Amino acid sequence: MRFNGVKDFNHSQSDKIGVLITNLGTPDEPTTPALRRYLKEFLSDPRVVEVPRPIWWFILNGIILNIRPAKSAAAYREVWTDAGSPLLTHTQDQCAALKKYFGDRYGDRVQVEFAMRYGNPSIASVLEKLQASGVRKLVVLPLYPQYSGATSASTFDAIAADFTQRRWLPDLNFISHYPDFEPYIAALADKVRQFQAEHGVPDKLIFSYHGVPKRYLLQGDPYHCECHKTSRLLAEQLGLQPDQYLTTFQSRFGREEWLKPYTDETLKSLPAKGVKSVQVFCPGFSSDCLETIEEIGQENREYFLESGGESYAYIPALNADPSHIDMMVQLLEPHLHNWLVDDERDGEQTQALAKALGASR
Ligand SMILES: C=CC1=C(C)c2cc3[nH]c(cc4nc(cc5[nH]c(cc1n2)c(C)c5CCC(=O)O)C(CCC(=O)O)=C4C)c(C)c3C=C
Ligand SMILES: [Fe+2]
Ligand SMILES: [Fe+2]
Repeated sequence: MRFNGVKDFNHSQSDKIGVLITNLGTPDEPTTPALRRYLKEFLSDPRVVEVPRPIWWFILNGIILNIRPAKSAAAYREVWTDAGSPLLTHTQDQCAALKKYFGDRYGDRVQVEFAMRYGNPSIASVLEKLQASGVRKLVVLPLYPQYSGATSASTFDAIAADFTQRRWLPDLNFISHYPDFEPYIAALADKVRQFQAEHGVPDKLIFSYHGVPKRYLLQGDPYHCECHKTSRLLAEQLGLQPDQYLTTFQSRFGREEWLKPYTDETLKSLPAKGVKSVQVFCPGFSSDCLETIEEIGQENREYFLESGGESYAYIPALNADPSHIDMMVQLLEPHLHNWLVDDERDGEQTQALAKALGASR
């Protein structure tokens, strides 16, 4: 068979609507072999590393996959909990909360699942599960608020690649970004306010986003602008003056120039400029993960304090906070609403047709 179909398809099964949230993905366990597997899949994605394939193949397989997995596994062990990788457990919690909300409201007409772009559960396996449960209309929400080819488009690639193998495609809505969505900004602002109500206001608030190579910006990737847009709107909601906050970029990988200013260099330089207390918040990360807990929570704390800083705090991500779930619901529900209305109209038409046919017999 050339295309994958639905075996033993039940023709009287009612159509369902699928909600799929996705995130980057994480290794299965914090070990060197699991990291090698995960990094190989992740770093082989041409959306992530835009280097000519033959050159990159040698760098990746000859150098990176021999050195990085052990180092990364040690870092992951620092953040791993009894329940697993924080990125996975937060995403599971987000999915459970959305299942509860949509289940209470729409019953089994709406099926909610999560998938990971790299690692497990894979996008292909979850799309298979959704189709088998009768999903014919699908809304996908990658939990990357700011669009980048490296993340949002890469997620779309994985869905499209699966669809090239599939006989029966669903209607598809893909939410490619939401950097200025009002409920998102409001949820971020509430998180900062709540944190500061408990811990006080610092000299400087740092909004740190995952970086990408500067080359991607120069080639038209809107990520950099969208990060600045989120920061500006968040600062407005918080009533901050321009000198009270900074936007920086973290998690550099490789030797080329990435988006600047770099979070680590900024934190090292601030104490000499009289900034003795900072709070760091990462609006682009929907869930706490290695890059926030270890890199921002631990590594960058040391840089700041060793450089003469006195007080450093990391403000956690939105994770499965009710305000974050509510924000996702507000992003998703308009899509579902249109389809639910369509379904009802279809149902009424079918009933009317059946009635008319019955009357004419
Ligand atoms: C060229 C490399 C990378 C690009 C480009 C990149 C973009 C990018 N990544 C995220 C979100 C996350 N990245 C995470 C980990 C991570 N990122 C890279 C490299 C690039 N990311 C690596 C090699 C790793 C693995 C960790 C390591 O070995 O240091 C994570 C955390 C995953 C976890 O399991 O906790 C997230 C989240 C975004 C949003 C982004 C571009 C916009
Ligand atoms: Fe990354
Ligand atoms: Fe990192």
